[in-house]
Amino acid sequence: MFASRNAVKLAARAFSTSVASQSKVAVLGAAGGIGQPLSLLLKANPRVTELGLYDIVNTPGVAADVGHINTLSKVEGFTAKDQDGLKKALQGAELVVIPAGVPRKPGMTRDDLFNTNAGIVRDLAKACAEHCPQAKLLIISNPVNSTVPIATEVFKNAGVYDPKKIFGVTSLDLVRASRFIGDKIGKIVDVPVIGGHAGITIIPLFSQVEGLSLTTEERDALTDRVQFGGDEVVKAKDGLGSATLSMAYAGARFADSLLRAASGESVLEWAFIRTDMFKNKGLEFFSTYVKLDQDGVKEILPLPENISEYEKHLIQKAIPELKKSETKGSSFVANSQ
Ligand SMILES: NC(=O)c1ccc[n+]([C@@H]2O[C@H](COP(=O)([O-])OP(=O)(O)OC[C@H]3O[C@@H](n4cnc5c(N)ncnc54)[C@H](O)[C@@H]3O)[C@@H](O)[C@H]2O)c1
Ligand SMILES: O=C(O)C[C@H](O)C(=O)O
Repeated sequence: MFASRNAVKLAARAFSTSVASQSKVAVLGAAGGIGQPLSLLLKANPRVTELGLYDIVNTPGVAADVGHINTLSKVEGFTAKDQDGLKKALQGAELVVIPAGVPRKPGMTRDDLFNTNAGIVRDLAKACAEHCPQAKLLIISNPVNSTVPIATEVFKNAGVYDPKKIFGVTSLDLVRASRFIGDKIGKIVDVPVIGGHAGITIIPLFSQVEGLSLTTEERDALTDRVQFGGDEVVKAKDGLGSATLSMAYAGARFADSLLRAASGESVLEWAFIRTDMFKNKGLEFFSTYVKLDQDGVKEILPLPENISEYEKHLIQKAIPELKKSETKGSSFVANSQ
């Protein structure tokens, strides 16, 4: 009893404590492997004043369960069976986090999820554009390199698109890079990760970690581990899905960054967003360093000047791959009008 009370306090303390006025967060896919622990972490965050949980099934149980955690936020859970359930979950939301959709099984790429998840994200984005067009969208559903362009096209078609407010969540790549380097240097430091969220499009910038010295073999092995860290979990889960707990942690951390920015703090983050950075290559989306404010992206910061030749080469390799996924996402919306 004492231990569990302390656990909630500790979870709440993991987030900074000054609270913004009203911050409703909606989670779409809230009963899933990511959705449940993410809802738990959001409930423990004192910045969240209301949680709107939505899933096609099982959300009332999740809402009743996290609703007993003794932070003051209100929790409501809706399913597809509830009249206007999705609308009720979304109305008034400051943030909408979307982990709805199927996860990978061993042998699959993230792109293999496209056929199922593209339609799910398109339809949920349509509902967001209708019921909470001002909310910031945090897209977790894979393939992120395509689902962010999908949500973007939906918002454009609805006439409510604001590039400052749609994010692909790549925080798990940053968490992994930091963890894997932590094993080597014995302390936790931030490692920037840019590009996208699939295989070779994931580009950790180890050159930016002060004082870190890696042999070529170490650098290659660590880069590969970050790029294919998701596969490590898929393999270990052996058919039962992909990363859920570490993703919930990473997603809650990113949501907290946006909530802190909404309450006036100056916050720096890395996220997959609309940018002109590689406009000359025809690429619209890239995960990079951003300054956040209450409206979402305040400023897109340039890539560090001193990134290594190796990292520049990784970027060049990633661009055509990113472009393919981006076109696949936006064409999907154009072709399903
Ligand atoms: N961005 C990342 O770093 C990252 C990390 C891990 C997983 N993912 C992705 O997140 C997604 C979810 O993974 P998971 O392990 O939680 O899967 P899961 O199957 O455990 O949960 C998905 C949930 O989505 C729900 N759902 C399906 N269609 C829906 C709809 N139309 N509306 C609302 N809810 C709906 C399901 O009922 C289920 O509860 C997958 O696509 C996975 O690849 C992304
Ligand atoms: O690997 C996956 O399919 C899930 C997620 O994108 C991850 O990086 O863990």
